[in-house]
Amino acid sequence: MIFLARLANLRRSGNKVLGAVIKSVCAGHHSAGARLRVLVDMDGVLADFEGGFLKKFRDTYPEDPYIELQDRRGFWVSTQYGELQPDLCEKAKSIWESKNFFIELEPIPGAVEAVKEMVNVKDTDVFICTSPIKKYKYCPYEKYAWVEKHLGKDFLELMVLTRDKTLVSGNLLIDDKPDISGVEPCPKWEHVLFSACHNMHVQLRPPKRRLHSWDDWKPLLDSKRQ
Ligand SMILES: O=c1ccn([C@@H]2O[C@H](COP(=O)(O)O)[C@@H](O)[C@H]2O)c(=O)[nH]1
Ligand SMILES: [Mg+2]
Repeated sequence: MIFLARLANLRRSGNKVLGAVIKSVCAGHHSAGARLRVLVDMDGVLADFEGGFLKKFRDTYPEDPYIELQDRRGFWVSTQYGELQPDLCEKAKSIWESKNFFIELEPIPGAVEAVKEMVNVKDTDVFICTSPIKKYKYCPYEKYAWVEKHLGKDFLELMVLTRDKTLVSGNLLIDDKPDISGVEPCPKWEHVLFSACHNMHVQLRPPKRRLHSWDDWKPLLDSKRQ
């Protein structure tokens, strides 16, 4: 334990090489024969946050400049919009803080089919692990409503809403955010980066890997069982 705590301190200190080694030591190893627990992110993985945002931004602020999806860089939409023009940071936030933003997001291609199939895979437990925004008037309710609408009532049982995913234990976390951090320095899961417009240009340091699309989820789970 002391060893792990020291490693965590080194990681926090920002040593990149050591950080990569520590991540690989920590990454959710899975013992053969045990159940596999898969945590699936929502925005950018199940629900098309970026596409939904761009459409509503353009409809709401037709006179303002915007960023094409192929030009998106960085996880934070509000940051890139703020760099484009200072007032656009708050305008961007106003979009996902509005009623019906989350419920009206389209599913990412293949996501609904994949997750519906994944829950029936032998020895596999699936949870939907998603971070709500702090302006909570609509977002948490609509995330539940989205899951019920697209996946069905039974999936409500599988929802985990948290702003700190390091606290959730699992073997795999499929998530489009390149850097996931929180109070737990050594999360149980291996984070597999789900490809999205904003992270296409992010170079991953081995052994970190990507899930390019929902077409490839079965080999990913198989690789984790071996
Ligand atoms: O610029 C942005 C972009 C997204 N968000 C919010 O962050 C979370 C992301 O949740 P994940 O579970 O990591 O997918 C989501 O609630 C977005 O609305 C943001 O605050 N600012
Ligand atoms: Mg996400």
